[in-house]
Amino acid sequence: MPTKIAPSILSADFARLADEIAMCEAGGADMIHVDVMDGRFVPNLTFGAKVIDAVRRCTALPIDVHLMVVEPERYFDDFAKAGANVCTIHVEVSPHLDRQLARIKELGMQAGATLNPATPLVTLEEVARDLDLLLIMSVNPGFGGQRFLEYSVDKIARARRMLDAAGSRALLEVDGGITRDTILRCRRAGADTFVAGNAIFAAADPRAEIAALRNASLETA
Ligand SMILES: O=C(CO)[C@H](O)[C@H](O)COP(=O)(O)O
Repeated sequence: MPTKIAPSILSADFARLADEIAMCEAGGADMIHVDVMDGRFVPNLTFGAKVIDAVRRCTALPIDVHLMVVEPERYFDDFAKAGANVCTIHVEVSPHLDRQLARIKELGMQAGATLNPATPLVTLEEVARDLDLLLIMSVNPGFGGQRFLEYSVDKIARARRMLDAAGSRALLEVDGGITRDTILRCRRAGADTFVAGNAIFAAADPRAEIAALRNASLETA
């Protein structure tokens, strides 16, 4: 699976969102990552369906929505209508995970599941074969620009084995603290899709940074 780079607009300049997304597209981004936060599951507030709709009108790239909200099922219809392509929910707030993933697919979106860093992978074992995307959080969710939690590398390797054992073709995505330094370790552990906010939007040349991240993921030792 080739490396996919998903810039997280959490770190973009919201006053210039259309330009920032055009820059990501021109830089070769594979999808646009949108972090939806409710101030309850995580201590921060961000976007709702109206912003997803605005992003949809700016780009033809897939929109990868990461829901950091309690009762995520309340928003599935709105995000599907707004044009989200992937909808990822947290197991910690999804007691009926099987039903919730099925509903995301029913609405025409790809179904993703994710875990906080301290939540064990075993919580996803039963649904691994049904996932379109498994997201490993490598920071505690809520804010961009945090330091990569090194123990995530081993969790990625175990997630890779779990997906392979289930015969799943899900993308294995990593989110949090992805830089030119950390991306290679994650790729070697078996991840293929990388969310990056700060590394891209705080770079001197954000457009070039997308290619730099991709190249860094491919370097051999
Ligand atoms: O989900 C997130 C925060 O909860 C962000 O997508 C993530 O933190 C990306 O930001 P950065 O690359 O700056 O760490």
